[in-house]
Amino acid sequence: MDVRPFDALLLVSFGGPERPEDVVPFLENVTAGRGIPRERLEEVGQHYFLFGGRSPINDLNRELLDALREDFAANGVDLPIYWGNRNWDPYLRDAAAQMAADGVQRAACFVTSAYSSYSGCRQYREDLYDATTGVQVELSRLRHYFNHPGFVGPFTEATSEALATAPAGTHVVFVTHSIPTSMNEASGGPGREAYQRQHESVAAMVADGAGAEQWSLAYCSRSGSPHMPWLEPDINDHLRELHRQGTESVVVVPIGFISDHMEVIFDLDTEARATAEELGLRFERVETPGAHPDFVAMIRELLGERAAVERGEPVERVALGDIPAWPDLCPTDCCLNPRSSKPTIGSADFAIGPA
Ligand SMILES: CC1=C(CCC(=O)O)c2cc3nc(cc4[nH]c(cc5[nH]c(cc1n2)c(C)c5CCC(=O)O)c(CCC(=O)O)c4C)C(CCC(=O)O)=C3C
Ligand SMILES: [Fe+2]
Repeated sequence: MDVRPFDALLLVSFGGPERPEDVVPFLENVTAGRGIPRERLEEVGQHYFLFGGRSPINDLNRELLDALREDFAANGVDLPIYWGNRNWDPYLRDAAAQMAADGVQRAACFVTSAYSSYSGCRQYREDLYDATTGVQVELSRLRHYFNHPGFVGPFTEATSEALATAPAGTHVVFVTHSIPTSMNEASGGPGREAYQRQHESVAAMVADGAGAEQWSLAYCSRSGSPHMPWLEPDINDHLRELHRQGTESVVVVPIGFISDHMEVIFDLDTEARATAEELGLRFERVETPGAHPDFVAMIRELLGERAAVERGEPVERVALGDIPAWPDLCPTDCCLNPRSSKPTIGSADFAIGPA
């Protein structure tokens, strides 16, 4: 596979604490200037302490890096892979400095967030701009992949498997991270609500592919001030409502997340499972893509696709469902956040489809 003009791949992620002493400084990094109430931070700190002060996210990224290096080797892609996080060591700015020191000139960036939102799109593009100030390396963010078969496929496969052994009448609950409704409004551009639309599209595709008879979309991990509206229903309220309507069994599909990090192991496997047990609901959570070979191959394919675009060659962009493949560059007004007016990488002056 021809990867020119890229001479590196950068894995871009959120980061997480690895020791109890890391938890508070990590939370301070995440919430700097974000207006999260103190009580919420103390509560989230407890989630991390429950797991020994160690988030699974960095180890999951190490597994993904190993799988990517194997996949590249098996497919004759000779490209170094770097890793940098927004909120914890290894930090993005250190990765950028290391690339520059190693003589890397153009790196393609794969972000571990599949959908459009300030948190998953623009904030990473701000971080990538920031990481290269004073550093001689050009960064290109690979497109959002929520509708790529390498992302939708593993969820469909895992949901089919779960439904094969689940009792008749099982309800499939798709789950993603809640965000403020104002952040959803701004996703993809003012009024476009790309975050919610993308999730509805993925949920419908997975439900259809797995033969789910009853399904819905719910949200987890609500934060912020209780006065600010966030996307609903919350998974726990939703399980209560489903139970009230007579549902006896649920299969939970965390389509908002690429791997089993803290939101999945605490908010779903611990908290939502406890709610289900209290109600007497059968509860099964299906796996996230993690280091699934199709997901890993997708990263290589996105890299090859973008490299061809940069060389000026025609490409065929794979995308499933009713939303076209997301463009390589985001519109200038994509995923704006009124609290931030930082410069970003990866945007151009155009609009995406009708709002
Ligand atoms: C859309 C979205 C994703 C999915 C896309 C993606 O994967 O990127 C995501 C992922 C993650 N979020 C994570 C952790 C946290 N997120 C927080 C806070 C927030 N997340 C938000 C949104 C998202 N977050 C928002 C709108 C806030 C409020 C503050 C703000 O407006 O920015 C807080 C502060 C405490 C709290 O407020 O809950 C923490 C600790 C971890 C690491 C997990 C681990 O350690 O294993 C991961 C992967
Ligand atoms: Fe988050």
